[in-house]
Amino acid sequence: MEASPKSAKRPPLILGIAGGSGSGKSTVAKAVLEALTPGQGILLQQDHYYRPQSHLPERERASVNYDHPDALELDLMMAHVDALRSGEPIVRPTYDFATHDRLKEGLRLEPAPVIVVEGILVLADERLRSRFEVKLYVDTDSDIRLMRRIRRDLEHRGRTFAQVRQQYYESVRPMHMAFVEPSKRFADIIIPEGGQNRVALDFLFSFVRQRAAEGG
Ligand SMILES: Nc1ncnc2c1ncn2[C@@H]1O[C@H](COP(=O)(O)OP(=O)(O)O)[C@@H](O)[C@H]1O
Ligand SMILES: Nc1ccn([C@@H]2O[C@H](COP(=O)(O)O)[C@@H](O)[C@H]2O)c(=O)n1
Repeated sequence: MEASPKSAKRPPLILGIAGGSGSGKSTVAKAVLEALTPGQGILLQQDHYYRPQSHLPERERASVNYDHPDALELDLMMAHVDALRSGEPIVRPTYDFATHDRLKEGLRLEPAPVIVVEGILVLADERLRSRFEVKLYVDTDSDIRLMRRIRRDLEHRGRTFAQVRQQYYESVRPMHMAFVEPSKRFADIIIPEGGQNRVALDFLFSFVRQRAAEGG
């Protein structure tokens, strides 16, 4: 018997979250998942799709431009979004920022009614953004983002201050201006101040909870 339209399950909701480095994208993405019950949502982070740099000596890996779309394996990321959308599990690569390389073991992710895709460049590529039903941009001033980035890179990504400064001038800032900031115009919703924006987050939570309850 054919399912009635009321009982038909919707395809997963695919939510793209972009914004500059340190803007609060991961914080917003994790808050969305925490607003759901376990199993209702999964997070796909662009950061894990950086191309492995094992062919380069360690000291050369630091000078790769990681803020240009070519640094990412976007085709694999899109294939994974498509697989999850079709209800298939994936094995997501796992990236190590300290070595600029992928770990041997990936992570198996099961499909879910809500798929959150987060990263600096997820709205910059037309093929990827066309897969999102809802597109968000977390908009945070560059001085705040830079302060956060310095702290994070020193504390969690094994960098020195000199490395953070050089990378910021040579690639992070110019690529932000060339690719990330212009992608804001593709957003359906712009969230100022990300994780502290209670009003925006509460709207977002009620929307995703509704969709999760409907199956996607
Ligand atoms: N609204 C906020 N206020 C203060 N700190 C924040 C806020 N949002 C994020 N942070 C902190 O800033 C850092 C970067 O946030 P994160 O969400 O990882 O940014 P992104 O994923 O955009 O690089 C983290 O240490 C996070 O805890
Ligand atoms: N080996 C790498 C790969 C990427 N980066 C930087 O990560 C930033 C994106 O991550 P966010 O969590 O900040 O959104 C991006 O700006 C790259 O410069 C890196 O430093 N090393």
